[in-house]
Amino acid sequence: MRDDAPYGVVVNPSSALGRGARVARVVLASFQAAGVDAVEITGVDAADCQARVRAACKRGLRGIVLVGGDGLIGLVLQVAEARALPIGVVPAGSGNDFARQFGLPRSPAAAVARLLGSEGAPLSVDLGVVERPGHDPHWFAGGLSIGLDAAINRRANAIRLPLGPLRYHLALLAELAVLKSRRFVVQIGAREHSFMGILATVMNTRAIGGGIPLAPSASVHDGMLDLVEVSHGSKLRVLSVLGLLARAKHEHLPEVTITRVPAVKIEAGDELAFSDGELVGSGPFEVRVAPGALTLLA
Ligand SMILES: Nc1ncnc2c1ncn2[C@@H]1O[C@H](COP(=O)(O)OP(=O)(O)OP(=O)(O)O)[C@@H](O)[C@H]1O
Repeated sequence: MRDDAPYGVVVNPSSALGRGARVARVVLASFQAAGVDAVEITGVDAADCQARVRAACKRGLRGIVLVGGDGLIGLVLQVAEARALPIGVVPAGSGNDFARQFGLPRSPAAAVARLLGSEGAPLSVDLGVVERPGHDPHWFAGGLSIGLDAAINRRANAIRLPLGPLRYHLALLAELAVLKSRRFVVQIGAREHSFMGILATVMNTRAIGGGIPLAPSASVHDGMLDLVEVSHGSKLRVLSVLGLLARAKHEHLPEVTITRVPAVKIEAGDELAFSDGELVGSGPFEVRVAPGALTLLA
């Protein structure tokens, strides 16, 4: 961190179909009002945004402020130079599950005040990393979804309406109609098991899909990830499990296993994984925690 350098305010203009750009104006004005230097960083697309973040980090930044949703957080975490800096988040996406974990204010001015106020004592937060054969390690803040929740994520991303978390709820209903079970092979340390199920998802934070508490007891400070496995049942039973899940009452159901792990390997055939709301690709997935890898201004 360089105290004489400006903050880099990274804006996803397409977050929540345009909210990012509106929120960014308030964020930049709030920095100005606080007498703190800030420069806007925005790209024409995701790859351009990453390149501009990398270049700005090399020029020197005091920290980074992300104005967007979970996808923007995931995007910027892939930039090593950015991960080395203190990072703040101003929620402006559809789901905002990472912001929810820390109770970050929805009001952009309040969010800026909170992150500037935390400069002296930022939080040390765990991240997740997934490695796949032939690919660079992929970092995530929230979770790595494999199975039903990934399918819901893919469908929700395709809904181009400003519906907020409702996008995920509609996608869930559509995916339930075509529900199928998948075979997962899971290896924790030297132990391997397999099961037919609807998901095997690795969570760092508690919620996915705009507040669905998949791993209600997950902590971002324990140096562990929460592996959530849900086995298959009849459609009616899955519906009731999901209903309980939405109210965080699923932890002790026979279909649900939540295991706290430092690392796990998951094979799921050609299932596509999503992390922080964006596509990662197919496995096998070697997932591990990176304890305290993120310095969060919160
Ligand atoms: N110009 C851009 N800059 C950054 N990201 C962009 C840009 N254009 C498109 N994107 C894509 O937008 C994706 C989603 O953005 P973001 O997470 O900010 O909003 P959201 O999807 O509405 O919110 P949430 O992920 O919380 O549901 C990013 O992962 C990124 O791939």
